Amino acid sequence: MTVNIAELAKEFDLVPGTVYGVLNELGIEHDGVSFEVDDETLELVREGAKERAGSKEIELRPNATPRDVSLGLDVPQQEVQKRLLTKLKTMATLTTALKLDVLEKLVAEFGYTVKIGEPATPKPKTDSRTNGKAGGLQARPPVVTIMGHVDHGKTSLLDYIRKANVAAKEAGGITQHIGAYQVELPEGKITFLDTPGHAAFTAMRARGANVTDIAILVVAADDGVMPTTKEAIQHAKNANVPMIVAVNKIDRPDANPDRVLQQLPEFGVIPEAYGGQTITVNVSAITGEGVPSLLEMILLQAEVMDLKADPKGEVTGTVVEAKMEKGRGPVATVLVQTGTLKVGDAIVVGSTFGRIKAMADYLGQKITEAGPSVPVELLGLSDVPGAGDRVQWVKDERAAREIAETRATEIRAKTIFQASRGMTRSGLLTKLNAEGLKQLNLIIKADVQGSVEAVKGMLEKLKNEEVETKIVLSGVGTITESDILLANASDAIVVGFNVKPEGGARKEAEKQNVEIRTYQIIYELIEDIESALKGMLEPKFEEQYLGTAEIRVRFQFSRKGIIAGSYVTDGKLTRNAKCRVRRGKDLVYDGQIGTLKHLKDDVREVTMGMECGLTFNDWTDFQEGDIVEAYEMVQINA
Ligand SMILES: Nc1nc2c(ncn2[C@@H]2O[C@H](COP(=O)(O)OP(=O)(O)OP(=O)(O)O)[C@@H](O)[C@H]2O)c(=O)[nH]1
Repeated sequence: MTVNIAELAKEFDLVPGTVYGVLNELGIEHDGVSFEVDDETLELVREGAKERAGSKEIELRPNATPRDVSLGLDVPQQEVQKRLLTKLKTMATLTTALKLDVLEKLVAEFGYTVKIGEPATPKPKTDSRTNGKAGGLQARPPVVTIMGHVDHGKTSLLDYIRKANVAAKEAGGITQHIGAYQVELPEGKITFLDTPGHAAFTAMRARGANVTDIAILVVAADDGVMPTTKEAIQHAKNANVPMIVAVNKIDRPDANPDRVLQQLPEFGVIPEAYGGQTITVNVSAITGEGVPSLLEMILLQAEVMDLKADPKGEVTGTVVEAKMEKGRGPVATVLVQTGTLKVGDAIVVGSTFGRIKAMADYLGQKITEAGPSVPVELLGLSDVPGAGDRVQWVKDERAAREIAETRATEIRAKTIFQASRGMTRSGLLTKLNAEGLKQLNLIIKADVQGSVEAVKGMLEKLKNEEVETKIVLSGVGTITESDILLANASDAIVVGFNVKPEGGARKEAEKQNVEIRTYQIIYELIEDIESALKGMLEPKFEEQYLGTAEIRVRFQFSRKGIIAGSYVTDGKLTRNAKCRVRRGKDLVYDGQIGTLKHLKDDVREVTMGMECGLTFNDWTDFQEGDIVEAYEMVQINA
């Protein structure tokens, strides 16, 4: 029978690690989670466990890892890693073998002592608490994007990592620029998206593609936090992507990494050194100092995030980059996200499709299949897809063509709809309402920091019972293309105070149908946004009384029309007004006035004391003496 160690331990008020000691003593193999025994031996194990009541000693195999400690003490893996990092200042992934002194201190952190057990327990086969069902989820490499201010060293860092970890290793390996690459470390792989900068990141997200797991924020130690740094922070936060800060250029004589750490909290990024959650690493993209720790930290963060995908599951992926190449046709780099993509597969990518003719990895080497987090360059599509387009596996090329054609039609229809809708706020609001969103997202750009703060402060206060504002990004400077991309990704309106959009931004806004509103007077801005908020309310209507008339005579006007000759006794009646007709106490009609005539002329309205001829929509059954009561519906929260 199979016995779960954690459950057995609980029965005796022990932790699993103490039970490991019993098992080792009896020479019973276990994988950290469970063991196989017959009833008789189980009794011996139970006796052993009972004898250890109150024991605070656990027994681990030689070269135990943080994962073993987590299982042995029955504490979450994250907690173990946190203690390692914060208390012991030790970086280790879940599968790093820990030295005895580190192990002792780590276990002591939880109030236990450790003994290294002989015979060694076999390497854990599975960790039943984190693995999915058979053949299911498996750990996958993290996908990383590098962001940061111009010249802070994004490209240099990507190049250094690539050279140090990829090219040298492969015989004559010359990395190809395919938009992404992978590095392989003893502790695991990392996939880097090769287009630095948050514009690409946001452009992908605008298409609904969230491929990045971890963002590396590069900040030059000699320059500190700059406007684009701040923007990158907001983009990462907005996408809910955890950040690791790489404080770069520490080889420079004027480098001041501490100053960078001091600046970060101001932008909502609290470094671990200050008791926060954000990992920071000092690096130099030139000398390579600190880069290995940065990579370790990425893997560590990935472990904590527990990134998983099923290589045997449904195939999904996202286009990272695509182009038309002479002689090769459409070439697309796809990042596989789940499942395994194979040569010969039929796929639909956005509104294009095809059968995969060939695939190559970032070294330009031909491959036949690619699993989760693997970037591949593929040939065989009928057209060039867009970055951010999703990849979908289909059973054959014919089905692929059909789906792609339907999508293309849908996209055309949508474009026409959007074009006719124009860049109006009401359009955006309709969209928001349709999606049931009750939040007006705003991006604020202004000429000076003072105005940014003022506008922000006032807008943040604006809200009503149903809708509130959310400031997605705010900053000093013109409205840029990247603002538009973010606005599109986050369904926001871009508000400029004393600033104008750049040419490129305006074009992009038109293309993406993002609304830009610029102001010179702060009150106009506030009023406008306030009315936008009102516009987002569910429209509420109220009946408003217009007037009453009495039907005095029923006469045939033409062969078709029967007219109610009436006299307005109160208020007014208007053409097309809603109305009710009463006969004594009975309601005989509830509808709308059709035509309205005074003498022989069609009129818009008749007022008290006037005679008129009325018709009703779809109703001619009136009689002399009927009372017509007219009203209209007015929106009360407009
Ligand atoms: N001393 C030193 N110089 C660096 C380091 N990293 C980058 N640089 C230099 O800084 C300059 C800008 O580096 P890039 O890698 O091009 O910066 P980037 O962030 O990619 O810049 P953009 O692509 O223009 O946004 C180059 O001259 C690099 O050689 C570093 O760690 N130390």
